[in-house]
Amino acid sequence: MNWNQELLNSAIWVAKAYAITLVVFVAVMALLARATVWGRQFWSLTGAYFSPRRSWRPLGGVALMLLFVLFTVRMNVVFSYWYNEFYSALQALDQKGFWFGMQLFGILATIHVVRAVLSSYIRGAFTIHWRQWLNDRTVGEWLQGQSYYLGRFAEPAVDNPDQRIQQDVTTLVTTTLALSMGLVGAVVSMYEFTGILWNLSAPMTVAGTEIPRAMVFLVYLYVIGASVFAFWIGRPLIGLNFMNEKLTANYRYLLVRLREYGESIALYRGEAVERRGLLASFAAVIGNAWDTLWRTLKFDGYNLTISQIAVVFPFIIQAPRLFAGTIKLGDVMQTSQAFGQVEEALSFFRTSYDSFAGYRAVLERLSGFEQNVRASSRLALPALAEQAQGLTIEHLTVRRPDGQVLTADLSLALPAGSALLIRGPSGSGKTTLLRTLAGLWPFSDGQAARPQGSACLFLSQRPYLPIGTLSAALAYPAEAASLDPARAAQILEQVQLGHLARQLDLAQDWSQVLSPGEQQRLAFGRVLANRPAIVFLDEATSATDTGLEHGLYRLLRSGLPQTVLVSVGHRETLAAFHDQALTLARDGSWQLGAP
Ligand SMILES: Nc1ncnc2c1ncn2[C@@H]1O[C@H](COP(=O)(O)OP(=O)(O)OP(=O)(O)O)[C@@H](O)[C@H]1O
Repeated sequence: MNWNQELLNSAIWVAKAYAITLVVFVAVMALLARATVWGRQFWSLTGAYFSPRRSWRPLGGVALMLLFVLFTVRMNVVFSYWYNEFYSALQALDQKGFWFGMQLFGILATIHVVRAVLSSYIRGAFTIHWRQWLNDRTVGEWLQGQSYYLGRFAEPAVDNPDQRIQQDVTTLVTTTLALSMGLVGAVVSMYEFTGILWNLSAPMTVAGTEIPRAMVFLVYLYVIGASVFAFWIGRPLIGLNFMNEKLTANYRYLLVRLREYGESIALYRGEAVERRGLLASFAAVIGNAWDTLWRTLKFDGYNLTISQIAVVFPFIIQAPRLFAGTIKLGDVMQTSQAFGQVEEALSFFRTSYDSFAGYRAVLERLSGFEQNVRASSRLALPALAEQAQGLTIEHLTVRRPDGQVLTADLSLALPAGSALLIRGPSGSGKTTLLRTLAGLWPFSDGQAARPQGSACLFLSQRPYLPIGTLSAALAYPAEAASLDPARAAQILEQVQLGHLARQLDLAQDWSQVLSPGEQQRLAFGRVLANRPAIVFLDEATSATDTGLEHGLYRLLRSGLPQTVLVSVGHRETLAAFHDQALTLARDGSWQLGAP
């Protein structure tokens, strides 16, 4: 090798290989995106990220990474020649050659280190940007159209959406890069080192027939044969990987629930039941882990055997020629290196089978999630028109998911400032009627009109308190900054939570700190802070005593005289704060009258 010319030669090689790689890469990606199920899933999930109309940077990033892949292959080729000359110098006891080799190695190693660091940076930065985009999109879609809630009614059903967002998005990005760039590297490397091997190999006589360039054919035959068998052994890993993700997520969810409902479980002394549930869930994880272990042992054991045989293979073939003096030690070493590179490149398909199996499982899960989000946005929800004040309901029929009618053909109109009490036996559909009016119940038809957005507020029996400051919990769903601290303190005073006024800026999980009655009072404070035009209260005072309930309702009536109140409740004492009562019966009939 002419080392003086090598920089120029390498630059020309990289330029040529780059042009070919770009064309082939784009063509293969386009083909995969059309012809394979997983390619289509990938494209549907993240194709938009690569649209040049959005930004040229992702495509630029891919182009740069491909350039570095080729740069890496070229470095390996140059190193293989360096080894050849270096070992030949050693064999010839050539001191000058040895020291020249050392200097050359210093230059090559420096370039190699700079290339490796730059390449890691480019790959890492690309991963972060892509992950950020995919996460923003997935979270955005999940929140938009309230899929995070409505998803439970849509098909296909998805388990553990949190895991899909948090884990699968990252895996999708990293594995796509590892597999695609690995594939390009493997193919180019295979091509280059096959050429080197071709020049180093001699004919061989097998069973009386002379095979020219035998080593090249043998390495291909060997690895392709090995790969076919490896696919066969590794196939069950796809299903096992899929199950592993699902089962571990289920187990984690049970642990989270234990923490979340810690108090209730502790009061019930439900440890034994919880333990049984946890152990059963974990046993499923472990069962799958054993299956995976046995399968992986077979798969890895096989792969390792194949690679170990490949270590000695080139030496055995070239040794007779070395001893006969037809080739030098450097040639043997380069043969071994080139053989190793071809074997590694070909084996990419075999060893990546495991990653590819996991990759398909991730694509399967993320596209199931995407389909669920899309299906939930297509659910037939009741038509909710906007009107600035009051509530109008026309021919509204609410059903259970199994089709049983809960409320049949309901029509009513509430002007601004009026108050309706909804009552009826348990299970008659009171909460479901409120869900329907919130636009969250897909098993209904008819029309309703009410104030929308922040002008409408729903209070449930167990108010949701976000993790953060008390003032954020009070202002919710508005931003904490929108609530003046003096006003916040005044509201707390009004809802009998004056003792918490000094903790307004204290951030913690308030749902674990406040009693259910205090949480309900805080939710009433929310109504005062947000001043909605209509408020739906679903047993929102169930944890307070009747005196407090009286005070809270009076506060709403006097503080927000124009606000429409729609309450669900069982207590007789509630009647005094409402002008009308809607009584639901179990058979779907209803009655509107005096409270
Ligand atoms: N997500 C759901 N899937 C299936 N059935 C449901 C669902 N939500 C509610 N139901 C059923 O709809 C019926 C009405 O439930 P709903 O919670 O509206 O009753 P309710 O009148 O508010 O009862 P309570 O007074 O006990 O709170 C019940 O039979 C309930 O089991």
